Amino acid sequence: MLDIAIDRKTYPDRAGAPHLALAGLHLTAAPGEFVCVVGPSGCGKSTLLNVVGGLDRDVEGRVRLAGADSAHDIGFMFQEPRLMPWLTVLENVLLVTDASPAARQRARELLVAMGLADVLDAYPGRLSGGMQRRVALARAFVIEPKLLLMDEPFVSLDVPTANRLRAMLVEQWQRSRATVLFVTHDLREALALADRICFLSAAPGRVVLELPLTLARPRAPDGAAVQALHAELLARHPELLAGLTSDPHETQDE
Ligand SMILES: Nc1ncnc2c1ncn2[C@@H]1O[C@H](COP(=O)(O)OP(=O)(O)OP(=O)(O)O)[C@@H](O)[C@H]1O
Repeated sequence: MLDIAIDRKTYPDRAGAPHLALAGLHLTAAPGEFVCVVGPSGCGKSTLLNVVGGLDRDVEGRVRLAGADSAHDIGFMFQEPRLMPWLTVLENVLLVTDASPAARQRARELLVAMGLADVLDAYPGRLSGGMQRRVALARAFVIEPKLLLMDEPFVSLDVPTANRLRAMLVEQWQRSRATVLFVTHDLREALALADRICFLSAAPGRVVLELPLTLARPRAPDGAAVQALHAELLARHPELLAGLTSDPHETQDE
């Protein structure tokens, strides 16, 4: 369903010379598959999502998304929740919809499912960091995306808050059956979420290893099954883990 082949993606460096961010990157995802992209800082993960999402078209290569008619089929969630401070929680979610009665209904249902029923009319400034991410998660799903692009969406949250958000994400993903491309440099997070992990090399990024996962869900990043797999991977592929953060650097309180 999703077929990515990026031959070259460059940025101009300070002197204006091309700086290679991605090269020879091939990646596919089946409909409804949850794919995590893991790689060291600066290997091109955000660049990849920007290219796949059509936010950056200055690239040599192609991205095919079968069955998607428009940008409305692609949902995004970034490191920052990116909520409009002058809009209420409900209005922030409706912003990406046609605001039809059906969309309003869906937005409310998603926000209720995320435990936000009491703050539908509140402004984001009143909400904790974890609650703001839940609004962003509802906004990502409200358009019923065929493809969901997630760029370290749970970074800098405390561990229980991040785990709760991951569980909400998996629940919504299982309902929607969207294809997910989830970027992280936290291997335990990837092991807890993915159907398949694609490891990128250091810059310029390309896929150097694909790891299908068959662990039953739900999986906790600090659960025994994930820990065992993490240890096994560490032993088998120490080179891949150089530069990766395996402990979540989670600081913000719910
Ligand atoms: N707008 C830009 N202009 C110039 N260089 C850029 C730009 N955006 C990214 N780069 C460079 O491209 C490379 C890939 O960056 P990118 O942000 O995609 O990596 P990343 O894997 O997402 O990093 P991180 O994990 O630290 O967020 C890096 O060398 C970065 O410095």
